Amino acid sequence: MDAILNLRESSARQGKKTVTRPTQQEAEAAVRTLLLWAGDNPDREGLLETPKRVVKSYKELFSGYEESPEEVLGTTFEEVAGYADPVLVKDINFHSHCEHHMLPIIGKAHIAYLPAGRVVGLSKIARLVDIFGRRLQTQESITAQIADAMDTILQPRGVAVMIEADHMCMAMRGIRKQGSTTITTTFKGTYHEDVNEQVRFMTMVRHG
Ligand SMILES: Nc1nc2c(ncn2[C@@H]2O[C@H](COP(=O)(O)OP(=O)(O)OP(=O)(O)O)[C@@H](O)[C@H]2O)c(=O)[nH]1
Ligand SMILES: [Zn+2]
Repeated sequence: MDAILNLRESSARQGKKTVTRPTQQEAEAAVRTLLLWAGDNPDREGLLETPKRVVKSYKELFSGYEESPEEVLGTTFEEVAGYADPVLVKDINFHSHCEHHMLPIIGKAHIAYLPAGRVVGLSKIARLVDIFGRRLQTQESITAQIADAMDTILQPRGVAVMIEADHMCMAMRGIRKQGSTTITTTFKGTYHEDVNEQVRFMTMVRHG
């Protein structure tokens, strides 16, 4: 139960329940200010509709604040054949934005769990990645949030999450290093306790 509360609190901290949204007009005015800050003229023809487009695209890019992991993972079904080995969904492509620079994080998630009687629809695991991806994130927090949600809501015997991602804030600006990849992992339950399960997870991720 504590874990469920923590999950809700972390959603609230991410702005889900606590922030007051500006009006669309105010958001568009903020984009206009950034266009001026970039050194361009927001009144030239090509930029006239840009504030409106940016605000609309933010609705989509950050739609994860409106969505609930509990709802997505809420529907499970009984595994009648008694399958209790790992279920791994790998190479789930996702986009997110770093909370430091609001620049894209582009990567892949690999998510495994050890069912305890009930299984979840595979697409729901990919949907979970998008819910957390469509928020402002660090790679560490998106990894931990996916693992916490799987663990708390599904209550499996174990969960393993690996994320491999490129950070545009490191490629396009600042240190300007293209091609570096960051890898993060979180293990829960049996995966946390048993190194052999971690090795099996890594082997399945790398070699199918
Ligand atoms: N740990 C972690 N760091 C991240 C992530 N995304 C971006 N960062 C880092 O966040 C740090 C922010 O550092 P600051 O010194 O506050 O900001 P900055 O001056 O823009 O830093 P530089 O990127 O080094 O120019 C940078 O080192 C980024 O590389 C992430 O997902 N996880
Ligand atoms: Zn960044």
